[in-house]
Amino acid sequence: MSCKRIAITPGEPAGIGPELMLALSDLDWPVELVVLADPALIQARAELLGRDITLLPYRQQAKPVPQRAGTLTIEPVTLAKPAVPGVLDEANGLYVLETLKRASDGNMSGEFDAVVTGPVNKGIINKAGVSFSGHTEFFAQQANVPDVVMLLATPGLRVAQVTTHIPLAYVARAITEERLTKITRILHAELKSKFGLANPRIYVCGLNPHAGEDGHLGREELDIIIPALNALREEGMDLVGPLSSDTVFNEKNMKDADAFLAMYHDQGLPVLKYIGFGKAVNITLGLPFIRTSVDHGTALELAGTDQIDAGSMLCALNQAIEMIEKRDE
Ligand SMILES: NC(=O)c1ccc[n+]([C@@H]2O[C@H](COP(=O)([O-])OP(=O)(O)OC[C@H]3O[C@@H](n4cnc5c(N)ncnc54)[C@H](O)[C@@H]3O)[C@@H](O)[C@H]2O)c1
Ligand SMILES: N[C@H](C(=O)O)[C@H](O)COP(=O)(O)O
Repeated sequence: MSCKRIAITPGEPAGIGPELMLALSDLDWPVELVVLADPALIQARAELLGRDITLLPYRQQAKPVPQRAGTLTIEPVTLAKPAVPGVLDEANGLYVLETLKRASDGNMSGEFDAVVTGPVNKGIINKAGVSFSGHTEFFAQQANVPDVVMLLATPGLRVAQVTTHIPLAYVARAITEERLTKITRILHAELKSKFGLANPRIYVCGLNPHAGEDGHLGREELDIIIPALNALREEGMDLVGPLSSDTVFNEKNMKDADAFLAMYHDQGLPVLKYIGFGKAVNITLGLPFIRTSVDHGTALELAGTDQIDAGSMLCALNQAIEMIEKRDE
């Protein structure tokens, strides 16, 4: 395989993202890592932590070369203000978005083979005046794709969500037969294409306590979820459920399932993060390019302390490399 080029966005400049970049630079990589960031930010964090780093200028026209330990290739994006570790500043909200836009443009044009994202603070981007609910939705919008799926994966468990970053009060209304059908189709197709599972088995959570208890604790299972799943079973999908989400994540089911489909963000992710925090990857399915990310947030209180676990960032990059290899088979 020829050397590939992966865009990396460190995310919130006041968070642990710059440190995650330094952790990447500790290793040799078989791909070129193009970090979309302010070089002064990476240098300042390296100096704060007493680390040596060589920043190489990104040359788009040159052939990608494997990234050597001790280096990072940088495409400069300029901060509005120098970032103070641990202190959010809305002046830099648009900077974060600019790095994401550069990554998505470069992936759409074929300049990059994937994007791996560090953690952003959604609130500060909104404070900067731009409505932003997450990378998942942002990249979908940039790629002009109506539906994408947020999948988090750690060894032994994959959890996808029917809804992503919306208030809990809107969730029930957002669970429609149409949405559930689209999301399940994307998940099923990409478990096959991206993970090599010939006939993936998906366990589906109910929305209500005890999956609605025959309609006595909510009717969404009877009126929406069961009819949608039955129609998808007619297409040949191996779907189990809807099952009560308080007990669905048991050892036996985890061994049997290729993925779980949760109805909302905080239904399945606490289980996954309990089992796999620090070694899980967030993958966006349904995009026309490969995007992986860390399983954690900006951890502002740890920024600049050199006390972080970079495991998830390493997993996210390795997952992107694997997905490129699978794509090119
Ligand atoms: N991928 C992303 O962009 C992403 C993911 C999750 C949360 N967030 C954002 O991050 C912000 C903070 O969210 P939060 O506090 O809920 O989650 P968080 O993941 O930032 O922190 C949760 C806990 O985990 C610890 N932690 C997180 N990452 C760590 C690491 N790499 N090493 C060691 N400890 C780590 C933190 O110190 C904290 O105790 C929010 O604005 C949220 O939206 C972004
Ligand atoms: N839902 C993610 C998580 O809990 O880890 C996180 O909020 C990041 O989502 P995006 O990748 O859409 O920003």
